[in-house]
Amino acid sequence: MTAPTSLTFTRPDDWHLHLRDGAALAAVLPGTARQFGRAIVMPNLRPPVTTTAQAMDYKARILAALPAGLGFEPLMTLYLTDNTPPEEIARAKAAGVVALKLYPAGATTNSDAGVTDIRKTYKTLEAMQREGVLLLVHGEVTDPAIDLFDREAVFIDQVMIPLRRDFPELKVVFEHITTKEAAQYVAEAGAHTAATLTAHHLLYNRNAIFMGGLRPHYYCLPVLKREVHRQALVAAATSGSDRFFLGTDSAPHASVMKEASVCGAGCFTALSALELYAEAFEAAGALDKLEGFASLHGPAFYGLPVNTGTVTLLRQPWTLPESIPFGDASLKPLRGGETLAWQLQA
Ligand SMILES: NC(=O)N[C@@H](CC(=O)O)C(=O)O
Ligand SMILES: [Zn+2]
Ligand SMILES: [Zn+2]
Repeated sequence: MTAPTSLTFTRPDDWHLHLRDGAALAAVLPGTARQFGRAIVMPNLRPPVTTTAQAMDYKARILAALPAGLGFEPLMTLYLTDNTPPEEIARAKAAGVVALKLYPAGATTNSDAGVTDIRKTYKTLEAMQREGVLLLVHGEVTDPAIDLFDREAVFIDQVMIPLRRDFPELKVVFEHITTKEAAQYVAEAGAHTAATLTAHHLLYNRNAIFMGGLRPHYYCLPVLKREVHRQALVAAATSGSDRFFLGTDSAPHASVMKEASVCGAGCFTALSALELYAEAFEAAGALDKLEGFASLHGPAFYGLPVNTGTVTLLRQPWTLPESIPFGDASLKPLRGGETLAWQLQA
């Protein structure tokens, strides 16, 4: 079979995205809106988006920052805390909030207000299960005694398994999975558990962080893992299972914050997300599985309609910008300055 020169498929969605706020939001939103019909917008602003009222205000700021002519729908989430009142869930549902996000306190960027002990949230999780509001999890334990590379696998035993047992009907998305343990867990966990996969975790193993010197733009959380894990993630993404779907976790940080003695966690991939996923799927000989992963499985799990319209990727080399303006600062895309094989048709 000859390699295809173009690929047209149902307009996709991004089921895990950081848009930030203010000038940063204005800088990154057009890239995402070009690529995706909708995106699940993460609530880890400073301060975090913990109430329905805050989520609605944030949504209005996103829509106000959207360039004219780009149809894009932000799907809003709330940041779960130890003190999220169960009564907030009905309000959230009525306002169109689709999910709450669990950040174990201290696990990642802007997670200081996160959950200190999941049992403190049980009344709220009960309300979510009842109302059909999803739980999205950053699946890493924060115990400093646990090796950083093991924190996701340990989270499965310490948090996911008890959570699934106690809330069997709650829909849970294990976000940005990075290990063979998580891929296997989700594959076997039944109809109410799904996972998002980033392009960078499908393309790279942890060597990428250390290629000829420390590469801060490849540092994200959960951190890139060994090759055996990357292969398991690719197998899950290309398996055709409808419980694995696209979530870029595009997480912009100004270059000065990345190229610093303490580098913030996050890879910015929004400008070339579909191109990067196509590269990963093609390398696995599975371009035919990209549409399900990018456009069909996510809506099915969230109970939302599939987008109308299509996007087209062309086999047409182009060079990703080295950096783009980001408010007063600049922002470097992952692979900035490099040539990509696929290009989204304008
Ligand atoms: N993925 C990251 O490395 N960073 C994210 C937070 C997150 O998704 O964990 C961010 O907000 O910068
Ligand atoms: Zn996360
Ligand atoms: Zn994220």
